[in-house]
Amino acid sequence: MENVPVGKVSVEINSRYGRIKDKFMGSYGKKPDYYARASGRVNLIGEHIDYCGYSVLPMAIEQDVVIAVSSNDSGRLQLVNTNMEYGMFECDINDLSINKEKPVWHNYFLCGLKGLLEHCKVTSPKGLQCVVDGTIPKSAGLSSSSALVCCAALVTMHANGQALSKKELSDMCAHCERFIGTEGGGMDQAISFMANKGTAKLIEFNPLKSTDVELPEDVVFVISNSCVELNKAATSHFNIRVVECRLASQIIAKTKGLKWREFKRFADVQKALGLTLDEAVNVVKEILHQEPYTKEEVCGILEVTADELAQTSLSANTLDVKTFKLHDRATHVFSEANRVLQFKKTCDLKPADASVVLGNLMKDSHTSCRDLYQCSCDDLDRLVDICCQSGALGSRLTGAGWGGCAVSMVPANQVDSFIKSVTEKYYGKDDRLKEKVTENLFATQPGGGAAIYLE
Ligand SMILES: Nc1ncnc2c1ncn2[C@@H]1O[C@H](COP(=O)(O)OP(=O)(O)OP(=O)(O)O)[C@@H](O)[C@H]1O
Ligand SMILES: CC(=O)N[C@@H]1[C@@H](O)[C@@H](O)[C@@H](CO)O[C@@H]1O
Repeated sequence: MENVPVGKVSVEINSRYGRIKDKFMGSYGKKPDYYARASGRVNLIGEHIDYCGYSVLPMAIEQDVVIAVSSNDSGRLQLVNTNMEYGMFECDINDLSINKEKPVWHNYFLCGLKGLLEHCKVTSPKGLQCVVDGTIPKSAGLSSSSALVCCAALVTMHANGQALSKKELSDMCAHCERFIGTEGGGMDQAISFMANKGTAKLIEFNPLKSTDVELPEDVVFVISNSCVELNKAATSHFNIRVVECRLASQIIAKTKGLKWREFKRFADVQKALGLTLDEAVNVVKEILHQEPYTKEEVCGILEVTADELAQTSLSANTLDVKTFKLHDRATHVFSEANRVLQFKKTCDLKPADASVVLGNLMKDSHTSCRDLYQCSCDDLDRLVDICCQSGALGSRLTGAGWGGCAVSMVPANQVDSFIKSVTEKYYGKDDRLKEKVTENLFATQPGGGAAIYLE
């Protein structure tokens, strides 16, 4: 099994690492021992289906989190961020408390730190002095939080002389990010560790597996940020969707005579019933009604009290939710899982019209996210429309949604005109956005995964 690579970095040549080193020396009065990096990602297709057990198709991006580190025997954790928005933090490394109510940035570091220490049963952890530097826009669907969690786990692993494989780190980080409350799948952590420069990946779960996906050569993927931010851990939007999927799985399982308490994910129910994804969409039509379900109705179907439902199916921040939309969420998940398989097949078979087919799959994915999963927002929908009008073959929201970025597939020879048009039509119309086009609208290539660097 492959481990995270350890390479060399020259702070004279790489000016960003040079600046991080300067900040480290200014903060702690010495040089860092090493640097760790973990990348953000853009998901090309397969939204909100990883936590239902289905495969997704992301690629890592160049933007990342880099942490400069020095370890010691002080028993303290000290964190400094190069971005003044994120304040300094210090605590006893043997007494870590993660605040779910108010997800201040250092809590994401603590998720990775605590996850690694528990996983490796480290009883006397090394003290850490760190400088954190991130270039992934936050709450924009490009996985800034997971990059920080993964990087913190990597820092802790290296400092404590542990050696986990990329796969083990991915699984571990997918679980430890849940300390902060969001019940995500494992896409972000898997691609952050398993990415290889130059290729997108099909990520499959249970067991975790990544397969290279060769994208058409005549297209470029362009990311555009709607600049609407939503923090997943600070709101219940994300977990409500996770819970709706769980409840729909359990109701389908119960109606079909399965032991419903043993099921939490659509993929497991589909497998137990021996259905294709198309058949699963028909089962949804047969069993679930389109109107929202009240909590009382769900309890009645599953024959449980509200307290029991809280135990079997809800998360801490969804206990007070009164209605659940099950039909549309389930239809989205099964059809989106199908689109991922079609996307991968098209990349493999390379038909003459491959990029048109892929573009249409991306458009259908956005429509489903917008209308069935309801995880978009007006500005993001407007941006996706502008991208399609500006020459994209396909465009869709990427990441958790409710704001953040769109990813567009653009013919390689039209990237300049695409960027000009989106600049005018989306960013140019808003004085707040005009100045920030370069950091919010950019072409991207599949980037590499997490690494440790020594000088
Ligand atoms: N450079 C950074 N330094 C410190 N904390 C950061 C940094 N980048 C992101 N974060 C933390 O991650 C939070 C954003 O997490 P959130 O889950 O909302 O978005 P995301 O991971 O970028 O999006 P998505 O999961 O949709 O891809 C920020 O509010 C901040 O607390
Ligand atoms: C860390 C986390 O919760 N990540 C989730 C990811 O797992 C996936 O569900 C995505 C939507 O497709 O939304 C977030 O990025």
